[in-house]
Amino acid sequence: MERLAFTKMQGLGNDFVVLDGVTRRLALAPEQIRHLADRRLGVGCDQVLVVEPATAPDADFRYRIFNADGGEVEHCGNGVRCLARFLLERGLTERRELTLQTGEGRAVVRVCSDGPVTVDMGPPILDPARIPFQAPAEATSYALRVDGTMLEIAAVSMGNPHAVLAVEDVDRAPVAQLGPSIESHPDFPRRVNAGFMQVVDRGHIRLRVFERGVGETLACGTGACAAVVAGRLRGWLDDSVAVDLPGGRLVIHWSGRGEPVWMTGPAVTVFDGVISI
Ligand SMILES: N[C@H](CCC[C@H](N)C(=O)O)C(=O)O
Repeated sequence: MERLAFTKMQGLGNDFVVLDGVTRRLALAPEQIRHLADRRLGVGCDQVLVVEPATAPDADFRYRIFNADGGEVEHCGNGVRCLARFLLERGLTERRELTLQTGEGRAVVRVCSDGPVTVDMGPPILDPARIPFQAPAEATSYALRVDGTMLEIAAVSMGNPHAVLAVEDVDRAPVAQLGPSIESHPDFPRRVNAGFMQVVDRGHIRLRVFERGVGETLACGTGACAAVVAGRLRGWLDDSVAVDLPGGRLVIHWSGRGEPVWMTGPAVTVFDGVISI
């Protein structure tokens, strides 16, 4: 057993155990990630985030994301905001604007002095082969058979895969019933996050997300980006959209194909701790 220092953080209730892999290299096994994420036996979180020295010349730091099920994934929007604040508060940087490298992607994060954090999340990926999603060609919506029912979804990657379903009322959306079946649908070979989006007007949506590897969370940053991209491509939304999730509001801006998606929202440090693992 070793003693591991961590910081508990959250972005609109999407919560994280954040680890400093810069001062000392960390190599955690999936069962150790699951233990950290366990809300009774460990610390409890939706994702474990590890920040490390960058390996790419254009990045300041690299970060790795692990879902509560122990699986490593490509991106985390709420998490990248929390990481930028973590780096500043731990004295690992003095810069308020940072380029964070994640998988193949980059996020440029700006920590505002009065609280909110803005992120250039990069452009969405719409090519099915890169999402990845099994479809003959790119489209603004796809028919997907789930539990014997044909659903109309959008498929968008922000580095991580998202299926977005439009619903009349998110409060009555079948998140628990359909979320697991969409998450593990065979047409998404790496599984998928399932977003349930209610369009309120052209500048406002409500959203719930059944996250890959976690289940329903209070907020999903990449899910909010993917939902706005999906809605804008369908002609339902303008460039700037307020996204109300169960945990609170994100503001997303996307001016169209090839352009980056911008996300603004909070990042909160809850407590520091040490756990034997
Ligand atoms: N569950 C996601 C990772 C975390 C995304 C979410 N917490 C966010 O804020 O973007 C996935 O498997 O792709």
